[in-house]
Amino acid sequence: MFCIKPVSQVVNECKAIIKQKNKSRAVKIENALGAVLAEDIISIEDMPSFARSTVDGYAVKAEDTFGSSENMPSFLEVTNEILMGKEAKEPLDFGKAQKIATGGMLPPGSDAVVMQEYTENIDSMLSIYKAVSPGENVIKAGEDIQQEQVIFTKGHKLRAQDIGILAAMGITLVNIIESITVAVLSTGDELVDPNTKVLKQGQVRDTNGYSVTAFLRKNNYLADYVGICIDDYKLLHDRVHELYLEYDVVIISGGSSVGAKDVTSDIIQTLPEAQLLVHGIAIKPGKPTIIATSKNKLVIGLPGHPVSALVVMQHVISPIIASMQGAKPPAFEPTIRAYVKQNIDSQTGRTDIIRVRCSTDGDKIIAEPLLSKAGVFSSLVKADGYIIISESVEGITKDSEVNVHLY
Ligand SMILES: Nc1nc2c(c(=O)[nH]1)N[C@H]1C(S)=C(S)[C@@H](COP(=O)(O)OP(=O)(O)OC[C@H]3O[C@@H](n4cnc5c(N)ncnc54)[C@H](O)[C@@H]3O)O[C@H]1N2
Ligand code: MOO
Repeated sequence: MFCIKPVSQVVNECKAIIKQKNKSRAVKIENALGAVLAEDIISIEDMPSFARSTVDGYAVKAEDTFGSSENMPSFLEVTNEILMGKEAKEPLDFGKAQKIATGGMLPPGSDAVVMQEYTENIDSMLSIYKAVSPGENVIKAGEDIQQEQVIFTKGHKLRAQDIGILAAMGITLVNIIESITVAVLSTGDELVDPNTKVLKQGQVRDTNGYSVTAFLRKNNYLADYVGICIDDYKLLHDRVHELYLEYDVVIISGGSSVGAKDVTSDIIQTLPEAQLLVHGIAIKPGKPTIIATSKNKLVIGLPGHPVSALVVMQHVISPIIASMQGAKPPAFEPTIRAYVKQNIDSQTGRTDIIRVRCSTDGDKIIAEPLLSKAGVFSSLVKADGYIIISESVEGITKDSEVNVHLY
């Protein structure tokens, strides 16, 4: 029988109990997208390592340009052209300018660059029609990153721009925490392979095996869909014990409720040192969820309804696996503000996840609730995102402004 716990309590208790994966390995940065760093990354040099121009134009001493205007230009002599990729060795004297391209190195003595558009260069005589201030159109050495600066800390999940800055810093190998491996097993006598062209009455094609595996892969876990097992105690017991040996996390979809054939909970409890952490969460949809540990492994019994399975994955299981992976929790969830199109009922003491479809009305975003049963999968497919109605709130009234979490 269920012993219902609030979502936040479940997530916090599980995070506290489940041990982080501590195996790390070095990978090339081109293979590190989405990986979680096992080390702090500290810069070994300034970036840029020399002062650079941010525009095409002329390197000058700013004070030589003071007071310049269309009507009263300053006149400087162009003495040199700085070549890209070469050191600017020739110092800049008062009254002089050196031609420079975007990204070129500023010569010693120069502190600003005048954009080419505000100049005219005839026979080495440069007319300047706009004054620049010191530092204008220049990135100073170390302005982007300074030597010894901590760029990322352990637990950071690498994004595309992070891979780029590592390359810019000359850091081409990083230590990452090995990815969590997950097996996704579907259970149910009614389930058949999606390749089944014609369904017999009572049969349904396995949906969760595919959607849950895809969700995990999108989050950079090494997830394998391992097929369907019928609701037979012995067969399911043996399969779960096999998968337990091979994977960090075993997800069993279906059989988490209280029906006579819902044996998932009993089987999970036969695993070595099994500890049942949760059977029943105050969330709709997704109440009959099971979370257990067995030694350092995590074993999940997901509710069978396809919407419930994915909602629970996203809202409950994902933060727990992320913590197991050693990833730092995000400081905030990216959301958009929207106005709800109609009243939504909910019950206090329970978190409700309401799928919504978004549209615009002028500069307002309107969130239309897709209120359907958990068995209606298309509600999730039509949804752009979801609203969370927390345990302490009793419903949302039409036209209220809410946060929508986007899929
Ligand atoms: N007496 C009670 N009955 C139920 C309760 C309850 O509290 N008391 N909770 C209901 C809720 S809520 C849910 S959710 C389901 C969860 O049940 P199970 O986890 O045991 O799942 P099944 O019974 O195996 O399946 C439910 C439903 O989903 C379909 N299903 C299952 N797996 C898949 C799959 N991989 N792909 C596609 N569809 C799947 C299955 O055919 C059933 O229609 O329990 C309620 N009952
Ligand atoms: O988890 Mo059940 O999905 O509330 O329908």
